[in-house]
Amino acid sequence: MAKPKAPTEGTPLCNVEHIEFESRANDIKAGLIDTFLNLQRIDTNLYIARHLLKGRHSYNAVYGGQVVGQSLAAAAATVEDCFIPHSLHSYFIKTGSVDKPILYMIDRIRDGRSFCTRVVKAVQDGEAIFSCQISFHHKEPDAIKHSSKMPEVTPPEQLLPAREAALEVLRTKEVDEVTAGVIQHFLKEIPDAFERVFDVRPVNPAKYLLKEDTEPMSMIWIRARENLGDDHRLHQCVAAYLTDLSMLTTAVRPHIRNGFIPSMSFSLDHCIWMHENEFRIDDWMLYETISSKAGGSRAFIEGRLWSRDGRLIISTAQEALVRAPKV
Ligand SMILES: CCCCCCCCCCCCCCCC(=O)SCCNC(=O)CCNC(=O)[C@H](O)C(C)(C)COP(=O)(O)OP(=O)(O)OC[C@H]1O[C@@H](n2cnc3c(N)ncnc32)[C@H](O)[C@@H]1OP(=O)(O)O
Repeated sequence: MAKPKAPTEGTPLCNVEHIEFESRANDIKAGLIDTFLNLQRIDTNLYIARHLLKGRHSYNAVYGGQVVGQSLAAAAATVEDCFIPHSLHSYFIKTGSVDKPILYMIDRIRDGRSFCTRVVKAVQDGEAIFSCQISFHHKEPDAIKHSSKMPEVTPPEQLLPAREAALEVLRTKEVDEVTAGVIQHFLKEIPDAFERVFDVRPVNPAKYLLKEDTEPMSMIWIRARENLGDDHRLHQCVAAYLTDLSMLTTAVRPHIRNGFIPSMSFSLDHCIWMHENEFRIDDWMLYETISSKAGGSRAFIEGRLWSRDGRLIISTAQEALVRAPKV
């Protein structure tokens, strides 16, 4: 594993200079390094992040995956290089604002010989917005070994980026009014910065874009648009960041087709198991998500992130809050 870069030493706390991936503008790799690896060290076990990406264009709420990725980066900065992250369990406690920096407070719960455990609390205005426990493992040889098989799907080169696929559906296919309205709303909601940095290609655009009746499941190819270099930590943080992307929508999408518009929807908790640590998020990865249960205003979603060469890299699980308008 590449040696972690030392976090930069203190600059003023309250000066939010950069929003979204605008730091070192137009340089995707530098923007992602600033977002995830260049957290500023304020004190021992205390880091601050200023690069905050909106989840949805019309809200100032911080995207959940960003807090997950930055917590991972902050925790990783407190363990020896030989320890690699293997699991993360988290709760989204309060909506974060993109207009303020986030403080990451690390509790070094235990340093074992094989495993290290960290608790991370993310704070804005003195209040916890997110809390997680992350475990790191010293690499060990295989004892038992098996793996599920990656689904056989259309390769990304034969698919359109999500926005183009959506415009194509709107332009050339027969789309009912509700579906067209939802697609247009969705297109407006994707933050510009996100599209500059990542290429997302739905495997089945007609289902992804609600054109066809659909199960609560989704498959997207995804990658960073530029070479991100060889520091595995950056690839891990960016992958963790992306795992929150399509879980909530996987659960909600089939119901939207039937006329349901949520009045409130948020990720509530998020779990990641990183089975392998050597992969590239600037090469295509397949993110497969499925929701096996929804009820009581909560939906449960599981995900699998595959490398292009068919390795199961990450498994995820999440509960999301999905509320209907009050009557
Ligand atoms: C085509 C191309 C594709 C390409 C593709 C690109 C995708 C481009 C990125 C997308 C990305 C998306 C995916 C983001 C997914 C996350 O990122 S979500 C963000 C992370 N999660 C969060 O921030 C959640 C944080 N947690 C919380 O905010 C709190 O824990 C909770 C969940 C609100 C619960 O707190 P609580 O204090 O118990 O709150 P509660 O009493 O339930 O009331 C909260 C409010 O709900 C209101 N409420 C209650 N019932 C209802 C109801 N039925 N309806 C409405 N409001 C209600 C209450 O009145 C109350 O309002 P206020 O009084 O505060 O004004």
